[in-house]
Amino acid sequence: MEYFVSSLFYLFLIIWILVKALELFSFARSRKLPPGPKPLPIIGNLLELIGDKSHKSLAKLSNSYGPIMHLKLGQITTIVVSSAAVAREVLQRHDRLFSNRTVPDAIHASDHSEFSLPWMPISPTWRKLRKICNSHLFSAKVLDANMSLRHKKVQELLADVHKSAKDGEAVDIGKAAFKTSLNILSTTFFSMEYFADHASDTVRNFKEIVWGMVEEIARPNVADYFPILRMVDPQGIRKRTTIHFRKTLDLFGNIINRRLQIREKIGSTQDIDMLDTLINMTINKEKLEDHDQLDKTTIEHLLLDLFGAGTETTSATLEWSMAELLKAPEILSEAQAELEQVIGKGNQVKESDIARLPYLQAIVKETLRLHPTVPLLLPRKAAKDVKVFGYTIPKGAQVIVNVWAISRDSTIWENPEKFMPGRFLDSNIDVRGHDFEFTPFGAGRRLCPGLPLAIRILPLMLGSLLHSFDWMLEDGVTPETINMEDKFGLTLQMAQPLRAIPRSINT
Ligand code: HEM
Repeated sequence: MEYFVSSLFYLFLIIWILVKALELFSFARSRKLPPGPKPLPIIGNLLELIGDKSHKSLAKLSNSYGPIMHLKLGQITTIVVSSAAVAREVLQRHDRLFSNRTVPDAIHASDHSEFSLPWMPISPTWRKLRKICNSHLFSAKVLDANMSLRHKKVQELLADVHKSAKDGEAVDIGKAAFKTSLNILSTTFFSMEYFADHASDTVRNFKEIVWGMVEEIARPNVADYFPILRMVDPQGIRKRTTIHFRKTLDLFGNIINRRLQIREKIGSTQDIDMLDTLINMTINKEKLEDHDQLDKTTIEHLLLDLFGAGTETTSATLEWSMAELLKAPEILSEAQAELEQVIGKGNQVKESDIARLPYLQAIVKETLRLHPTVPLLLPRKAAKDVKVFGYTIPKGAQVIVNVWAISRDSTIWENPEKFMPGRFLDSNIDVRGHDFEFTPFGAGRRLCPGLPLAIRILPLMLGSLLHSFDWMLEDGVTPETINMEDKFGLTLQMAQPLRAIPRSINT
């Protein structure tokens, strides 16, 4: 009897082990990871990403491993998406499950990750900040109301360029565009000339701070791939980012304090500009619903994010547009002809004209296709195991969408490497995140909230520069020899700044 019981016990044990093994086997089978290059011990596939061309290295790898690819970056499981069809699955069908971010260690500097709209997880605070962006900062109504401020700033840009034209000097296009983007944001938010001409040191300082921040956040950080090293910050990246964040937060803190003093002195609580709107959400707390309340620290961090996200992206896109146009004089002439016909010689380009300038809009789109300034979007994170095209994206994996590769996919785009704005003239493809072959502003819940502002500023600035000036290259540079190399940090920049000589036409 004893023998029978123990045999039965062992029989059950063996069956149980077999069942479990079978379960594990079928789990492993059903949990098939996407293909990818073989990882090296410890570092995994990190070597594939070294350098400032990771968008290109990833695109090349995806030619071998397919549009959904699995990499091991140190300890971080990473899934790279490189086709419109897979992007649709991630950014639309399963958007909710991929809406959180993997957060670079640098973002934890100055507790920024707790307050930061781009990096915080989907949460009531994120919803509140998005609602503020959509309803109070970037709605059509608000943008229409402060349109004249942007026109004024673009006129200042033109005045600067006229001066260069008079002196026969070349303009550093990226720098000029950065200054204008910064001025546009600052007058829209603060309705003051904080970064105006006389304060060019402030512009330079701010640009240095923004570049410093972007550079540190984008710098490959060993602590991002081996999270245990976050404790020691081995490359000092978090430490340096703290300095950049602190300077920027102090700058915005001072602007807010000054505004509070002025408001108290004159007894005003009106919404004159966006800063007033934000401040009113802090001081009228008791009158507001919970989801409309803000505090000063949150405003400082929000401004840091909006100025960080809104300046470099816009100016880099404008610089790429000008480079492509200088490379293709016939396209430049066609754009000028459209401007002359619609705006008229000597008249100023206005935001309200943009709808009547389809070729100019097509140039901006084509620039964003060939040179998406955020080529890998911001990294997403899987909330749980998600099946996509038969593969499992495991819970916690980092998900990168290679928009740069998708918008050069030869199965979608004819002559994908060629700058051909005309391709957008007979097409309904738009940048608003519905067409997954072209998502330079992302898509889904995390779609760029600054999009409505960006698509006003870009054609306004570009149209104004083309309508008022002819452009020539500096001695020794020809359209064929313009250096179109890019470098990628968080944003895609021209490796060598573009310089061009203006000649006034509409005087
Ligand atoms: C050419 C101009 C711009 C481009 C190409 C661009 C592109 C992007 C992209 C690709 C994302 C990430 C989307 C995703 O993860 O799916 C993003 C996010 C963001 N952008 Fe922009 N952007 C531009 C201008 C602006 C401007 C002008 C602002 C504000 C002043 C802005 C504010 C933001 C913010 C706050 C986020 C984070 C949103 C979130 O995570 O919820 N951007 N942008």
